[in-house]
Amino acid sequence: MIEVQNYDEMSQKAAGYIIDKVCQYPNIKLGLATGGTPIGTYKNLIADHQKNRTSYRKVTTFNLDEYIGLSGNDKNSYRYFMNEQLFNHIDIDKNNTYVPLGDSKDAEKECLRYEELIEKKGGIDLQILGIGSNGHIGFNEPGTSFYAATQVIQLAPSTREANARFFKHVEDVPTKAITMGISTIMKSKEILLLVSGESKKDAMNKLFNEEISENFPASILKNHPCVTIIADKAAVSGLKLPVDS
Ligand SMILES: N[C@@H]1[C@@H](O)[C@H](O)[C@@H](COP(=O)(O)O)O[C@@H]1O
Repeated sequence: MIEVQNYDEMSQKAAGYIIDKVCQYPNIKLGLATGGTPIGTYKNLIADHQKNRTSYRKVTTFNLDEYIGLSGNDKNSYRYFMNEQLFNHIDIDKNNTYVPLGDSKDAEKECLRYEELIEKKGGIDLQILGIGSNGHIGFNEPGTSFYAATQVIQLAPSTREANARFFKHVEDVPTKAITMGISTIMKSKEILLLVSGESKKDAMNKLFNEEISENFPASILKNHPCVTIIADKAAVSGLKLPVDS
């Protein structure tokens, strides 16, 4: 785990990590996340790109999740978020950026299509992850099977409340989403987990000090061979961390 001072330092470190990979492997397939956590990272990627450094022309991206019922033009959709926060500002080919289609007629079919697409493209090389305060990764809420592939998920009330800040009213937050499953996430060759803020402290404590359990989805990451965590002081200070963390 890399412990940093604050959100800004986490964002710089995470961007540096991603940039190194993109420079080394220009055809890299990145798994991307939404939420407040990666916004600063994406800002740093854009700033670096604008200095004519990193090119994303050959990069492919897969986003973790999307709200069911929202089209990509909806300001609250994750497709819109990604366009605004990253894709519109770098030289990536948008045809190579994939987000589950939240407005597809048949969400179950869309899950199968998305899972197959990731496989067909050869899988994800580096997956960026945030963590929900209840331990969710992607939108895999507590209780989700560790064997699940991309699936439709009912959002927990606490997740809808946490994400209400992006909507006008909490009632506007969709009740369902499509998310890469835990098994999809675990198949990525490498994972970069970003954690910032005191609201994530409890989750970090559980991650480090509790057994692997489907009641705390992020705990499965302990079984992944290549995970890097970048966490700020607010998220981890005062926690008892295992010596080899
Ligand atoms: N689906 C997203 C997750 O991918 C994200 O990691 C998490 C944390 O969000 P934040 O970074 O805003 O704390 O919740 C959201 O619901």
